[in-house]
Amino acid sequence: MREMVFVTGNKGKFSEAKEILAAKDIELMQNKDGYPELQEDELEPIAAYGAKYCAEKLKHPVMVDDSGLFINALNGFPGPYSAFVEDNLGNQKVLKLMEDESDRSAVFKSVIGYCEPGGEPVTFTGTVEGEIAYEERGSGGFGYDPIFDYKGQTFGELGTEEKNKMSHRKRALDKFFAWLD
Ligand SMILES: O=c1nc[nH]c2c1ncn2[C@H]1C[C@H](O)[C@@H](COP(=O)(O)OP(=O)(O)OP(=O)(O)O)O1
Ligand SMILES: [Mg+2]
Repeated sequence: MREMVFVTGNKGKFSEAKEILAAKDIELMQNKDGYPELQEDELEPIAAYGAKYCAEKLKHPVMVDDSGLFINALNGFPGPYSAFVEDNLGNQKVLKLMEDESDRSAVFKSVIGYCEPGGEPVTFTGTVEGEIAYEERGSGGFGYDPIFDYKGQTFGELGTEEKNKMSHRKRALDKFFAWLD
């Protein structure tokens, strides 16, 4: 049994990762301290910096997850600004921005950052391709899940178990396990 601290204020991310990691005999503990927000347009450096910062501060192996939704018709928006946009605009306004767009394609991306005290951070990236729905569907999940359509169902319509089979987070965590072994 391996233990690590997942530094995140996001309950949805935490419960998904906890479930995925339990199958690998990794005990995950949530810490909501947070870390200084880097202003970057890529998720990888943000995750690397956060993992390193928190590992030194907590003196414990740490995992973070920096993620976002990249909509192709909007040139990748909201991307690294996903959390800001979710808090300040919300799904309805994103749908409004997409009103006249026929290209609905979008990518969810998750970057897992991991670091041990005194060590260098490593990152693992997972993506899943889908389409922006025309309206919110489903009450499961969190964040952009109700507007992200994957093969005809939104992530809000899938249960956590189904989402955890192929989500961006699952794919990033699978790369992380392969590296840990
Ligand atoms: O599977 C997902 N299903 C729906 N929405 C998602 C997902 N994955 C990321 N997202 C959204 C949530 C947030 O608006 C942004 C990530 O922002 P991000 O800064 O990484 O997370 P956060 O501020 O919610 O938590 P924290 O930084 O404490 O880990 O993308
Ligand atoms: Mg955040």
